[in-house]
Amino acid sequence: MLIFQKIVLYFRNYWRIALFSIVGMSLFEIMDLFVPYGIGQILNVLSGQTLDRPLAQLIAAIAQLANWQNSPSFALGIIVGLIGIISVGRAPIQPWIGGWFQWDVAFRARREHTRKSLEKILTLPLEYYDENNAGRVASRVAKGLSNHTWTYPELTGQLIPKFFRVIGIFIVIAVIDWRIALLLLTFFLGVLTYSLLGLKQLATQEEKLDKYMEDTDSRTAEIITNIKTVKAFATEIDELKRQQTRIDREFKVLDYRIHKGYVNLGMYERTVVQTGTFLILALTLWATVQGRISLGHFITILTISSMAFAEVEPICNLAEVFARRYASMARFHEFMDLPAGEDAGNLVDVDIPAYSFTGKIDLRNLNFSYHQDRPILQNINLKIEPYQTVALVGRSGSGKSTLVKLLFRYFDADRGRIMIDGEDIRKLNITGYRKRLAIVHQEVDVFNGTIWDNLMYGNPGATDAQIHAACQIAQADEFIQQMPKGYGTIVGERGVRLSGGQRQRLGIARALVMNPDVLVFDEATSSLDYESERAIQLAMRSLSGTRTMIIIAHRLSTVREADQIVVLDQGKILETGNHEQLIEDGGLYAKLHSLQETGELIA
Ligand SMILES: Nc1ncnc2c1ncn2[C@@H]1O[C@H](COP(=O)(O)OP(=O)(O)OP(=O)(O)O)[C@@H](O)[C@H]1O
Repeated sequence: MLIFQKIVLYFRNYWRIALFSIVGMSLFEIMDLFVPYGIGQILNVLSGQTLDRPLAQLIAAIAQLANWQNSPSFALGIIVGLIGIISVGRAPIQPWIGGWFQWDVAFRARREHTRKSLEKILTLPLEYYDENNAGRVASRVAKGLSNHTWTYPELTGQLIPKFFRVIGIFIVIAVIDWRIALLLLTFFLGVLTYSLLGLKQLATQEEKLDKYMEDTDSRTAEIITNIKTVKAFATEIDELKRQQTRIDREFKVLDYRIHKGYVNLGMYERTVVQTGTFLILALTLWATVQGRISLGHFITILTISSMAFAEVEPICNLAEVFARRYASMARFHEFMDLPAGEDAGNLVDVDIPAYSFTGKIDLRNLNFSYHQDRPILQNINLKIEPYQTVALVGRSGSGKSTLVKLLFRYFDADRGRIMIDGEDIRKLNITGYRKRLAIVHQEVDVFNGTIWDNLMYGNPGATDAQIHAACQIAQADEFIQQMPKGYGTIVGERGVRLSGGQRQRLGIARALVMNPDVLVFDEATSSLDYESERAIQLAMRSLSGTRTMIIIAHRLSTVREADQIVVLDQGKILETGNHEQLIEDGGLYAKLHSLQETGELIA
């Protein structure tokens, strides 16, 4: 019920237009009933029977007003005229009150919630993306949005007006003969209740199917992302087999449970509706033969009762479609209700402080774990002076990247704190703070677009000179000039048209364009050959002393010139000092150094 409420509230910003169009459409549906009623009354006039009193009084009043003789022909003219006004007169108005507003509301809500879902995507914590891949998230959001969009016009333009039409039908029949109305009501409510209960059960199956489909989509997206690995390991057959199992599982639920369930439901619905129609015919005929109702009423009741039964199927169909969509709409709301991460940045460009740091960083008694039972960083105490270059080294999995993640506030420490220029980073505005930091990862994320767009990504206001200078330092200028369209070359999604080394150089240049106060290299030159790496190091010497730099590297050559080398082991700082000191100390660094012939710190 809570989810249903959320589905209704999804459209709350447009409630005025919604109310107007729902009332309008419902009135049209009720007015429609005048046509069979009028035909019944025409039959009464033609067969010499009396008109219903309210109609007879109306016709008499019109005759008096128009100073016309109230003859049967005059009555016929008025009734036909009224039928004409109702059926023809409303034709040009109905599409605007119905079709236009229903879709208008649906599209407006779509625009609003597409933005909101994007905001959610941008603010969810990184842990969420560790557990849910892009395919799963995208599928959930896209399905949720489109199902809400499709459901709205069906619900407000059809289901609700039809409901009012059915109420109108009962009232008309009840005024003529309450026994027939009671019979109709019994059958109608019986079939509707049965159908809705059946649909509720089917909705559970739909929910199951939705989850299964999300799993399949998610794996398919993974296959696409990792297609090179799939091909390289020749695992096409395994992937197909695995997906086939999932597809078969979906088929079973879809065909044997859901589809069969709907057919079964349809069978009972149809049988009950036909029985009801037949019984009403018999009862109405009996009442007419007994003289309890007129010939006109006989026709009116038969026509409008079959109109009521005719609505059972569309109402159930709409409810069925709603049930089918309900699960994915519910999952969309579950997604939208997820709390934003502690690390969520600003979404509006106001009140973001423009910080400027010297780059003095103080890690105080830092402790962190991804999962409670497994500490990753323990009692980390480290002081980084302004403009210092600090290298983090240690075995794989020792916590180097995690330390940087804490610095960027992707996660917050469990205990201890990180100070920058004497301020706790948790107290700073996260967007303003991150704008003064830049990081180059081992795997550089590249957006589809030109190289120039990618270089400007973090600093859209950068000048051409800044960009060219950054590319010179990162040794990216040369390869970019050689590309078919130079800086205007499109790099393809995730930068597939660039080599690993080129992506890294682009990443370094992009970070430099930001002119950050703290620059972090997380294995940023690992894809480069020794010569290119050395060239970048030399070029980057010009940066040394201009800002704080944190370098994570496995290659000794990259770290030996650092002012301070921090050796991490199993989440703890084992030793700190410069290259010479650490060699002299003869600790882990010295041991690793002795294995350096290959240039690798970690053997
Ligand atoms: N998102 C995560 N969820 C759970 N555990 C994680 C996550 N990221 C890293 N870990 C774990 O934390 C530990 C430290 O990882 P981290 O990436 O910080 O190491 P690292 O020293 O940078 O390693 P490498 O040199 O291989 O990059 C590892 O044991 C890793 O399995």
